[in-house]
Amino acid sequence: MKINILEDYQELSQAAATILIDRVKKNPKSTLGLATGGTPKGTYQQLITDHHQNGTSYQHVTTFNLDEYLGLAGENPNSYRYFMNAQLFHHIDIKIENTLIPNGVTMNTVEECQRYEQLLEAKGGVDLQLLGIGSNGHIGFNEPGTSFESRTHVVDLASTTIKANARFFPSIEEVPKQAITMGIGTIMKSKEILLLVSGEQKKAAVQRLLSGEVNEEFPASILNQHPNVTILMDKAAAGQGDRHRVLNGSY
Ligand SMILES: N[C@@H]1[C@@H](O)[C@H](O)[C@@H](COP(=O)(O)O)O[C@@H]1O
Repeated sequence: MKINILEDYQELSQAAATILIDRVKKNPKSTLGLATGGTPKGTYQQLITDHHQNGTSYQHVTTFNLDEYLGLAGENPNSYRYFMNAQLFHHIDIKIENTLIPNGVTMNTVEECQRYEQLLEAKGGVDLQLLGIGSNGHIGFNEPGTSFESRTHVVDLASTTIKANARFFPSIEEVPKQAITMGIGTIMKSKEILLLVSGEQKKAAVQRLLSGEVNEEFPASILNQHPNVTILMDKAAAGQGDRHRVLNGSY
């Protein structure tokens, strides 16, 4: 894994955007895997600024989001479809029909999961997957204990995840209890992975990830076995005292 420690959230967002823009410029027909949550918001802002200032085009780009809450339609401000439209898609020149997100209000979740996997396969998989990490090591919405072989599936959200995500909802009661997420096996098929980690509250998760342990109880640990992962973290996530131990570069 390549590890890059940035000064702060602003620099982390800039570094992530620079990588995404580079890949899109090299391959304008890129398939990008995108994430939600607080962490990638700054990256999306940088992509928008660059689009306006430098004209980087997403006309031929396809995107697949990691996950969506079950029961929330795209018009619901708390759905991940709404988040992505508001934070990125409506501000760049991507064709909205090329932005794929699981349908949270499907009548048939089994079919929806299969459809999503088939769409991914038809596109030849994700070229670059952007990832965040939950404090319990979840990636997408794959909670501890999820099989490393899993494909797009329905998950019951961990109570810690519900609590953590309640900050985006009017009240904790309104946080959905289930979601559709790409599986860990699906994520691992991406050709390249860019993991963003920001803030002191993620420090323990970073340390566990970098311990090299690979264990289904800590979903992100599988990234240790992916051949092309870059982790961008800010100093707060890296831990003040860790700066001498975890240096920029490979390990
Ligand atoms: N499903 C998302 C994840 O994809 C995200 O990585 C995680 C961390 O979110 P944040 O970046 O807000 O800490 O939260 C959510 O549960």
